Amino acid sequence: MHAVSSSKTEKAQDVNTQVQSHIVIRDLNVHIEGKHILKNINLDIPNHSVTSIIGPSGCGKTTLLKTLNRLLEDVSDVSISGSVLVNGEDIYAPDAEVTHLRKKMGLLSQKPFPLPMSIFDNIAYGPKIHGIKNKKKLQEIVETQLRNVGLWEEVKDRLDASATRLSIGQQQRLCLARGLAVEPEIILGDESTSALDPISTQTIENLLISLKDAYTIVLVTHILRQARRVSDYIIFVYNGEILEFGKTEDVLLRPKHEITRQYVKGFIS
Ligand SMILES: Nc1ncnc2c1ncn2[C@@H]1O[C@H](COP(=O)(O)OP(=O)(O)OP(=O)(O)O)[C@@H](O)[C@H]1O
Repeated sequence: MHAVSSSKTEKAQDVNTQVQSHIVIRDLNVHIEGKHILKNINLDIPNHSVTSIIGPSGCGKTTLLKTLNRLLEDVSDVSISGSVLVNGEDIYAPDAEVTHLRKKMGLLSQKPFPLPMSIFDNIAYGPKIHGIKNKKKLQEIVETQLRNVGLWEEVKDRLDASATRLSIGQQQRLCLARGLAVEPEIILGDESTSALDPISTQTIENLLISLKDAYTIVLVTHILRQARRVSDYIIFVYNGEILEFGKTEDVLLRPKHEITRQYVKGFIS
């Protein structure tokens, strides 16, 4: 796994040569309104696996997730230094193209936000924006992605119906399908099951697990049981720093730090 250091000289190191890093973060610091929110972050996020970001409320989990697709720039009075490399490309380089890099990343937010259009158009929207005009091709994409998220059988007879008429759980699967339709490499999830009932939560969790062979998945979750169920790796953030990063069973069962141990045992929330 990856050792993480807050020192500029001791970079995060990949001690497991079998694991390939998809996202590499170096010396990342984020200030919002003058407050030091993320502190000297060095991380190697592995390819084709699920990595969960956990930690107490307000520690910086969502901020860290947002740095991965440059969503933080929408926040006013923010300063970001350091680098985030996706497949070796620095997404904060002056010539980096935000639309291009966001296409690589599907974001599943806390609540589903289907576009106010039909089920079909929700999925076809992204591919159309990226230049796919052929109707047959669009139909294929819609069917494939709805099948991918287990929605096809439920909606195939009402593709023209408004997406907002689906249940919340179905809407979240639709949003996942919409993200997948632009063929991202990375799926980011920000507490993406928090608005869902237990059955829909389980469906989304199973989907994420099944997708990890094809995608690198990074999730923010405050539910430890969920982190245990879905993650291969866990990042424990505390007060803007990465206190621990490792395989799920190591972080949860054999934490190196006392603070991680207290968090895992439920003494800190
Ligand atoms: N847009 C913003 N403006 C001002 N402060 C912000 C903004 N976004 C985040 N922060 C601050 O950054 C810190 C980290 O916030 P963040 O949302 O990343 O935490 P979190 O670990 O995801 O919390 P939670 O589990 O409660 O969602 C908090 O102190 C928060 O107030």
